[in-house]
Amino acid sequence: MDNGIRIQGLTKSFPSPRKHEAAHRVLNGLDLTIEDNEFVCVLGPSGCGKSTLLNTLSGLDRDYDGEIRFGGRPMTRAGKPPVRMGYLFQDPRLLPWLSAERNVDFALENSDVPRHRWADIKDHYFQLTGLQAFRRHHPHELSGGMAQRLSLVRALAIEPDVLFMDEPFSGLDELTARRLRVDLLDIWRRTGKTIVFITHNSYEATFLADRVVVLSQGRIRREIPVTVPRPRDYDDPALFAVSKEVAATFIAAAEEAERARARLSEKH
Ligand SMILES: Nc1ncnc2c1ncn2[C@@H]1O[C@H](COP(=O)(O)OP(=O)(O)OP(=O)(O)O)[C@@H](O)[C@H]1O
Repeated sequence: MDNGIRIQGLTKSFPSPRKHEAAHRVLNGLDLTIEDNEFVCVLGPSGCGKSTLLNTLSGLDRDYDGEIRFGGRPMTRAGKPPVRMGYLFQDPRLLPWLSAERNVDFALENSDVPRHRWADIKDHYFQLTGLQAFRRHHPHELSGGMAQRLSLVRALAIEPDVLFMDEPFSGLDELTARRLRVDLLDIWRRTGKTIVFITHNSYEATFLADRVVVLSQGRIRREIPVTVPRPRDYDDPALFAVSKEVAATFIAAAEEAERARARLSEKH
């Protein structure tokens, strides 16, 4: 099945808290195509609409203008999204009163994965993420990296076609984050999912992505393909050159956003 994503004219506004003020337009007619099995990182200054984009793509927020299609199948205003989706957030969002394994069961209970497959799926992902020995542990007994691995197991267990990740490694130390990036790339290579990954980190983006999309004020400022072959090395000058380009685009976007904010505050 084709699980590519086509976004056309995506526009999202939030009403202003002040009565007579115009709504705040966060996504501004955004067009983006993400291929089936592509790994795309989205980067952009704070407030440029990254999480809003992810919320609309994932169906958490369906109050927008424009069109989102998954392999040609449209996201509708209500009902189930056209593909199975997995999410990973900055904090692991585990249920503290349940063991690691029961946290995964909880996600499976709310999915349409048949029960007879659960044991194999759990074995597979607990093994893959090195958490086999911790299945009976509770979240407070896990390190930050382990807890984030568990939330990855939980996201993958429901066998999503598309994985949405909102700064999932930004709260971790760099060594743990590096290990998890390698784990994630390994899982991506084996399972062929489409991944949309939000980050503030240009090194992380270029290490992971097929393509980096830099957002600015609710639009795409630039798309930068990363053609450096995998496995990639952070010390590779070719990778460093791309991440410098990504960082420069990011900084230009942030400066543009600052100027826009200054113009707005002059008006008021
Ligand atoms: N529920 C909401 N109601 C009103 N405004 C909102 C809401 N959610 C987001 N916004 C506004 O939309 C803009 C974009 O927010 P969003 O969280 O998408 O940015 P972001 O790029 O993910 O930022 P960050 O990198 O800081 O997480 C911000 O100005 C924010 O205040």
